[in-house]
Amino acid sequence: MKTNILNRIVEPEALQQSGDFLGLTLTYPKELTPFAYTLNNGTVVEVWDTGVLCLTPANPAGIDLVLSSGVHGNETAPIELCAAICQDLLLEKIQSRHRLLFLFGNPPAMNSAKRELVDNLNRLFSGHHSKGEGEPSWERQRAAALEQYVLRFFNEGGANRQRLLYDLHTAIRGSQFEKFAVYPFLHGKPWSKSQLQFLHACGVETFLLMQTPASTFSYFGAQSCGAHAFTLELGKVRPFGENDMSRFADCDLMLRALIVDALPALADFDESRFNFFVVSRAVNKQSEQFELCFARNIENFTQFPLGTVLARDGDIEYRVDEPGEAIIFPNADVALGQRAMLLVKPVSVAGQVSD
Ligand SMILES: O=C(O)CCC(=O)N[C@@H](CCC(=O)O)C(=O)O
Ligand SMILES: [Zn+2]
Repeated sequence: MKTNILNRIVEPEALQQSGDFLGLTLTYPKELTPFAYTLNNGTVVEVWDTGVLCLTPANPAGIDLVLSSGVHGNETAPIELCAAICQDLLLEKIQSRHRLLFLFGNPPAMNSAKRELVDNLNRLFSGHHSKGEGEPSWERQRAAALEQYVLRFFNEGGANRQRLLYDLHTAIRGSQFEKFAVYPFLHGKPWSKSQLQFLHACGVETFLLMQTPASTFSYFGAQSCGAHAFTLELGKVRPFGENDMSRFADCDLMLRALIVDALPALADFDESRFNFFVVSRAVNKQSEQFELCFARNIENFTQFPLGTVLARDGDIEYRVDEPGEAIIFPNADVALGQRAMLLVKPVSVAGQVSD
């Protein structure tokens, strides 16, 4: 008998009764034979793989939405949020008007309550999964498969539909801005006002505007699929069952409103209600001596006085060298060569947003 961390055993034939796609995913974390059925409301339910669920309403309205969570296995609140929405759809408590693709990114890591098994899945997209040597790790195989599923989903919808990809995460540390988004590099195109307004209504007021390509899932969504795509950091990492889901209520409400096509009128775009940042420096770990020089409870977006030593890597010292520079995603426990911290600074988006 297979077990899972939530002690729910769900077999494929039981999905129709339980609507528990998370339970099914965790029962079969590495592979699942595809199957499909149709709900009474006409929605076609297709399980393409473990953690990959496509819902197609009988007469889809104009949005194709990918909602992913669990790309990092221990970031449980977004997984619980998506699982609940998914269950309500499968049990026909709500009905989607749009095509949807739900993804639970890394089910075996979810079962192990770990960020990853071998490789950080969110460093393997846009082909980076093919760069390693030898037998590909689970995450390398999964990144390649997820790319294909997302391309298939958007291609089956066709070019004339709005493409959205929200990749839901929680951060290792607390944050001075509890919810924030990484807005992937758009190669000079303007940032989307309507997306900023929608995400603001989800409780996300702070945006890190990236200026370079990345190997993340959201960059893949933006660059390779032409989607409005974001990494959404919705809170702090906690184990399954220990999340205060009331802190995700706005996000839950707005995602459900989007799905059932009942979005309220959104407030006009007003830059003063947002915080925008750009990366001033990316610090990559170069040696096993890499260490952070501040405490574990120091939060994302904390600023330090000019000259403060933030990290050491062998002989290299990283100091604050611009006023207003703040830290984000500091993590000494990454693989060599990978991002161990970003330094960010505030910016204005005046003249760089459009409808
Ligand atoms: O809290 C942390 O250190 C990491 C939280 C996290 O997983 N963040 C994402 C951001 C992805 C992006 O830059 O779009 C990641 O590191 O993969
Ligand atoms: Zn994450």
